[in-house]
Amino acid sequence: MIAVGVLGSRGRMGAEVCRAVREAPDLELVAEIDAGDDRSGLAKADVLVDFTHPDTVMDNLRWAVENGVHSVVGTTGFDDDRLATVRGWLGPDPSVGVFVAPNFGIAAVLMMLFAARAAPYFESVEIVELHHPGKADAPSGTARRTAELVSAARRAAGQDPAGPDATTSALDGARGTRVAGVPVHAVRLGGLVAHQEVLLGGSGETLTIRHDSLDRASFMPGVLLAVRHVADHLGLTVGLEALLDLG
Ligand SMILES: NC(=O)C1=CN([C@@H]2O[C@H](COP(=O)(O)OP(=O)(O)OC[C@H]3O[C@@H](n4cnc5c(N)ncnc54)[C@H](OP(=O)(O)O)[C@@H]3O)[C@@H](O)[C@H]2O)C=CC1
Ligand SMILES: O=C(O)C1=N[C@H](C(=O)O)C[C@H](O)C1
Repeated sequence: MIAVGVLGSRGRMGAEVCRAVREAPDLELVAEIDAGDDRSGLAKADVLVDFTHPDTVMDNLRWAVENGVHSVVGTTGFDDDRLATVRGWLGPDPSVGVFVAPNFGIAAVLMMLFAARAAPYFESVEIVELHHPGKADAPSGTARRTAELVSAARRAAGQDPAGPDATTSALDGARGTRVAGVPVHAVRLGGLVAHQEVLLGGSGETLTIRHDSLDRASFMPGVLLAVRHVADHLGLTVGLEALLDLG
């Protein structure tokens, strides 16, 4: 049995993770911790799962590394600086695993990989992410990661990350923001869960790669996969693709 502690346990994702862990025959839910709760139960966990808030996740992760508890992190906000900080905590010979994934949905991972694969074949690329209005951060972690992958693929092919844009007059925000040079736009709309379109355009044709998470259950197989394997991956691992055999 793997003993699991969930941080953010009363949140949208944390509650779903608690349910999935309870239903898994090889996992035991030993701690359900939300903001303000007593954290002593966390010491019983082999693996801590964090779906909290970008402002608090680093403190949680530091505690886990210092206390020898493996971590599976879905909370967003991980830029290169944060990842470097985590690597520093882990040191050169890590004894725990830290697994960070901007998106635990299998279809979302495929969408990101397909987008990066397609990106060098088009003149232009822009990303539109669409989420429920309760989301704390923008753009989404998924959009940021997609933009980084797309940008790297285009640069490796000798292209600009975005493509041409003659706009010289615009209201603030009208052209979105840029992540690694790629334009990214964020929509917040009641009724949505988590969605993203990668728009690619060339001469006389476009390609749209769209992913929809219609239910938070979509993230659970990926979360449980990471919980089961994080102890086999000491040090920092980023992205669910590291645990999938995608050929
Ligand atoms: N990687 C992935 O596949 C996915 C990632 N996410 C990410 O997960 C994060 C959480 O999303 P979501 O569940 O929708 O957010 P919610 O706001 O619904 O849940 C977060 C919960 O964490 C609690 N919390 C805040 N700080 C702490 C802390 N230090 N210790 C314990 N609990 C804490 C919050 O309490 P309070 O409200 O009182 O502050 C809240 O109950 C976001 O960053 C989101 O982007 C979401 C979906 C999928
Ligand atoms: O906050 C959410 O809901 C989600 N957050 C992650 C992100 O920011 O990419 C993953 C998914 O999009 C749902």
